Amino acid sequence: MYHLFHGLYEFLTRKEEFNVLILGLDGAGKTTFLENVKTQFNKVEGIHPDKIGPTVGLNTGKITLPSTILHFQDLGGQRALRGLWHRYFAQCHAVAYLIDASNRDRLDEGWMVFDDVLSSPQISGVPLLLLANKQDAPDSLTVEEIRETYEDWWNRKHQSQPRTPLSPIGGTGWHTGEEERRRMGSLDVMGISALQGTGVREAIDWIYIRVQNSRKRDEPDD
Ligand SMILES: Nc1nc2c(ncn2[C@@H]2O[C@H](COP(=O)(O)OP(=O)(O)OP(=O)(O)O)[C@@H](O)[C@H]2O)c(=O)[nH]1
Ligand SMILES: [Mg+2]
Repeated sequence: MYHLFHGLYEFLTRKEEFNVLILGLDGAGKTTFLENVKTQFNKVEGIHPDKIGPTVGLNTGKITLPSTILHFQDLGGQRALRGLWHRYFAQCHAVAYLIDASNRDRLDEGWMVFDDVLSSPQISGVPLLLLANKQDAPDSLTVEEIRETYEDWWNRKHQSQPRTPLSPIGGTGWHTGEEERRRMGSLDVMGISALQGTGVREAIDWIYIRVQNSRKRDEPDD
């Protein structure tokens, strides 16, 4: 009898688990974001921003939400490390791509890498949230400006080269930008300050809802 009730209890209280990838250029604020998420959602505080250095490899973290556990993988964004990202694509259920909205000099590089992520076939269909980080910085671009700079970059790229080779991230072959065009139209962009924690809860709410919805879509009809 104990086993029966224990099994029922386990079934009723079980939590679904999802993997969330945190991507973006080095210095975009990925680890600061992850540690802030831990501080806001867990009982044990995340690492203080002063103690965070460049990531070589990956950092992980997990938070528990109603009926759901989100596992985060924060991957190092330095150029030499980006070639490893695709190894995590097959198992991910959502992507948060961070852009440093206060660093205009690296926007083009950030969009190039973002474009590579978007055009990866394994990411197709996975909820993807663009986070315009460092909104606390005085010269930071707004969400709307960030969106415009991406569209501007994308138009420039497609005027100069209608067919582009797939990235070191995406694998081999060619793409025409159709997937990017589709995703760009429905792209969600949110402004955050990973340092101050503003907008972080809203970003997690977005991910939580989207992974639940995409899971429901994947379930076979009875
Ligand atoms: N002003 C401001 N600075 C931030 C914010 N988020 C991160 N930073 C700073 O940006 C720098 C880089 O932050 P990290 O979190 O290490 O960046 P990362 O994306 O993990 O970088 P890699 O590990 O090299 O890929 C640090 O000095 C952070 O304090 C933010 O919201 N506002
Ligand atoms: Mg890092």
